[in-house]
Amino acid sequence: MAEGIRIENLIKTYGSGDTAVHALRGVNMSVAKGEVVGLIGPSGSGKSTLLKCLGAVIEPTSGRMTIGDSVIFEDGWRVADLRALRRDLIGFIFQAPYLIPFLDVTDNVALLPMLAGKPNAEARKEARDLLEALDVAHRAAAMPSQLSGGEQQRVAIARALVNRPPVILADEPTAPLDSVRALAVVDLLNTMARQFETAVIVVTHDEKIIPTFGRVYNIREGITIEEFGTHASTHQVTPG
Ligand SMILES: Nc1ncnc2c1ncn2[C@@H]1O[C@H](COP(=O)(O)OP(=O)(O)OP(=O)(O)O)[C@@H](O)[C@H]1O
Repeated sequence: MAEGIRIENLIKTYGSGDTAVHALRGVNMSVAKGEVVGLIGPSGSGKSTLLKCLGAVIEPTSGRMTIGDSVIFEDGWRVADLRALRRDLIGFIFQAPYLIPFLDVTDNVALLPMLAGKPNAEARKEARDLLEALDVAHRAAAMPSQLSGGEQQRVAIARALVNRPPVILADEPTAPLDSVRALAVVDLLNTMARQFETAVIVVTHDEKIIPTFGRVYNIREGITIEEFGTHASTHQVTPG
């Protein structure tokens, strides 16, 4: 499979001198287009820091990141407009759906392309097509407060996909959901990843879904260890 995102020797140090925190100490990771991988690790291991670097929310100290064939970071950002990078190349899914309460479901999904300058009718058509693909089109005219938790998360996934980003970062997307709904969200992420050739990284503590990943990156004290298959759910690494 073609490459979606690659991270090489990524380092992030907060502060400097005696008080420096070495949050990422040389992370290597690659996710193919159409692949969904898990990112797990104990509290304080560096998951959020890695996600923020990948999402161009904070600047890594050094290393290299590529999305497809484009180098986006190599010892400094290689793109001038980080807002456009986040808007066009990366979709975000969070633990809570964070839908806008005063917009209906269609407009929640259509908002991003509208803000990017797409004509409203076209953006709404794209939103409705995605809602269809995510099996929530029958709620297209509803307000977010009228949806179940699982439906809200589907709308949040539609919103993350609407600009067809090559990369999706999902931060604990199943935490508030029961087993059945959590597994349904992972199934959906897998289907969408394949359909739209998106590389998906799911940060999770959720034991219900960890065994479903073909590959997991386990981060320990700022270093990732790659694990495969069901191994991922049982493998124990002694903290260094
Ligand atoms: N802005 C910051 N300034 C200084 N140190 C930070 C900052 N943000 C995080 N850290 C430190 O970097 C290390 C990694 O933190 P990070 O938040 O990435 O871990 P995490 O794996 O996401 O943890 P959790 O699962 O508890 O959210 C920790 O030692 C943390 O205290």
